[in-house]
Amino acid sequence: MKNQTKKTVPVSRDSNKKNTPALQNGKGGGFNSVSSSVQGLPTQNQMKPASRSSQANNNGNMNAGQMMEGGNGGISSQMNSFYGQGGDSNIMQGAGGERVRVAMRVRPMMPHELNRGDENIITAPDNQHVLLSLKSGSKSFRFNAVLDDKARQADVFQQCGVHELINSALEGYSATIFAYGQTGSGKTYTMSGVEDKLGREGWTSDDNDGLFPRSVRHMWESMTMKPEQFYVKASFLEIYNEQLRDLLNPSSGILHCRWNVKNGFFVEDLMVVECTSQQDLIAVLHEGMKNRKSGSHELNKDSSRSHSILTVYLISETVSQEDGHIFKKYGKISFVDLAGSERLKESKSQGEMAKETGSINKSLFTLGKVISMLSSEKNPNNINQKYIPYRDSKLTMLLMDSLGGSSKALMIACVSPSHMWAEETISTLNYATRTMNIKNKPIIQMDAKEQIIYNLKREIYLLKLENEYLKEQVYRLNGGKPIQLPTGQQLEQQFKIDNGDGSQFILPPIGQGTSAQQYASQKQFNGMGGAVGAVGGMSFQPGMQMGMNGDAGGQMAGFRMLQEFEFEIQRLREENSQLRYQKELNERDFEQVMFENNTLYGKLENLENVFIGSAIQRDGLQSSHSKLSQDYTTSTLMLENTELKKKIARLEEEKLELKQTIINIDRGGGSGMGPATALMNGGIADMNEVYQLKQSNGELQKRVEFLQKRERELMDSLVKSKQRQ
Ligand SMILES: Nc1ncnc2c1ncn2[C@@H]1O[C@H](COP(=O)(O)OP(=O)(O)OP(=O)(O)O)[C@@H](O)[C@H]1O
Repeated sequence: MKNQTKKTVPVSRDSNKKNTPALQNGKGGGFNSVSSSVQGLPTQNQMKPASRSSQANNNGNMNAGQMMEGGNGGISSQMNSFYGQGGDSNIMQGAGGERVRVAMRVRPMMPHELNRGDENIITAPDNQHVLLSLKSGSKSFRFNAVLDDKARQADVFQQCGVHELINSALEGYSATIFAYGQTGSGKTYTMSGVEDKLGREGWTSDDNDGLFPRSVRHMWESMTMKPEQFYVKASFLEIYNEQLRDLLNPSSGILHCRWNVKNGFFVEDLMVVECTSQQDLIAVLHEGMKNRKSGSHELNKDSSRSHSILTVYLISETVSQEDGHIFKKYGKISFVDLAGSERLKESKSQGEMAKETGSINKSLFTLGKVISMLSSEKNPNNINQKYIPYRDSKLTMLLMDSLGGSSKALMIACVSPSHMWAEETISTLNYATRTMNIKNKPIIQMDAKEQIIYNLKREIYLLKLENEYLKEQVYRLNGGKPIQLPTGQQLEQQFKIDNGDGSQFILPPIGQGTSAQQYASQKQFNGMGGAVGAVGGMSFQPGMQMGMNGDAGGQMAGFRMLQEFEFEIQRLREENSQLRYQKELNERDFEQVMFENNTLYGKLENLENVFIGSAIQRDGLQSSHSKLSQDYTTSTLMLENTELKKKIARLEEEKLELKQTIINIDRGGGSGMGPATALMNGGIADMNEVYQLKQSNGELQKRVEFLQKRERELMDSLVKSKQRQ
């Protein structure tokens, strides 16, 4: 296994049929008699990495007329119909979308909880309601399914409708099941089974089997009843400390999350193995579980320290009776076991484990943000108007399709019944309640070409939202002034796009607007003449015109439409990256001036303390970074900065005058007289005062020197950080 070359992921849409053994109509050993392949990974000829898909040979069944209409409508008109009714591609859409289903499961009290005398605070009056008895009163929640502490694994499979999701995946839909909940609440038990038995020698199937083994069994049984030919593949990854690792090939190190038109977000170089029997899939589960990061802390001795995603790809082929044409569908089902969110104090995690907890909580926090934005009441249609921060964590990037995307989804919220975890339980149930508001638009993944169109449109849509959001941010940070993006050679270099033919396209600043047409003309696009556009790792090549059934005009139009999409995505990407850059610059300017002002305030305080005897009032201005106000812009800070500098200059002058006076006094007032004479002559009446002034002047001098040194250091570090950029 480890020696295999790993090349592919996501699974090849255009699966290499010749190399892929067809499913043996359910043969391959009984599920209960686990073969030797379950103890270790299957042998090489049982599991091979899928081959990289070939995009050039797609012959689709897309309707040329529909495509032409879409193309004529221009990008924005296509955008409008994207989430509305009557989309312009022939991707099959569920009418009006489908909500994410949410089930809640309460695990039984654990022996240590019973020994401690914990109270059970959860009751389930029926199979859709749950009641929490809290100190503050009782609280009721409603979900699609509620499973109390007596529910068996088989009940969970049945009542959560997992078999329906599998049937959908077999029909070509994508489906995701994810378990959410605090540490030790039963997520791994629900998804896979007893954690400390998984991945161990001598594992046997029993009543403790979680959703995955049960799903495999159902999947296999269903496939044997269907007329289609199925190809089954699987991958298993974990997100540990925000890094992606291949659980089937751990030696591959850290993997990267990429986006392309064909697959949306995917994990590059993840191993996808072919599975020709139920045992192969079970072996995938065990091998992955063996390699998964786990740790022991006070709340769970076998705590999963990472988020894991086990995906089964179900590729079906039907041969047309009429013309022998092969229709393919690309269903898949993912089983996501999220890491638990524990309180550091309670779990007594330390060192490396505390760091893990930090990143577990961070990605769950982003997941929470995504869920709450998608489910917000102000946004009843969920994803039509908002920028959703999917890109803020690997987890949300990979779950993008399941939350507000084209996948069917089921969340299982796991909770402990103990009163000790009341706070966590409420938080989990609130999370779950919000998730129920999320609507997806499940689609059957029929053909790579349709998927490409869908992905292109969705990416354009999401980039536009991000673009608006970033513009708003830059505008705010810029004190409401028009956005001026950075210019200059360095930036120009940064925003040059390689046309792939030796020439380069330079993106003009925002506002001057680069239309796809402009881009195309700069790019000197030659129609069918071998032009290759590259976006997100995908190439559009002459052999790949979008299902235009050999009609040259139609092919050209389809090709141009894809080019338009591609240009628009490229343009938005570049514009967003400029905006992100500008946002960072503004934020840094802001911080720098704020820092300088704080230093100046310190200086001023010292000077005024010496001369006036009390520190200055800051006229209500903010004094620390932590108090940054939303409308406190760089320009107001600059003004403040100038004022401060003036004040300091004035005080420095006074300080010099004073110094001169003291020198004069020392020299006898410049009249040749000694200090005593000068005093006697009424220059300064009190020797003590002179002494004190001299002393404070010395201190002042030291402070100013110190501040000047700090300023120099600051300048140096700023110069260095600018050079590093
Ligand atoms: N419904 C249940 N019936 C019996 N035992 C259960 C049940 N749910 C959980 N357990 C047991 O409780 C313990 C913790 O469960 P599990 O490891 O699944 O929690 P988890 O939510 O995955 O935790 P973490 O996030 O820390 O990995 C395990 O010993 C598991 O076998």
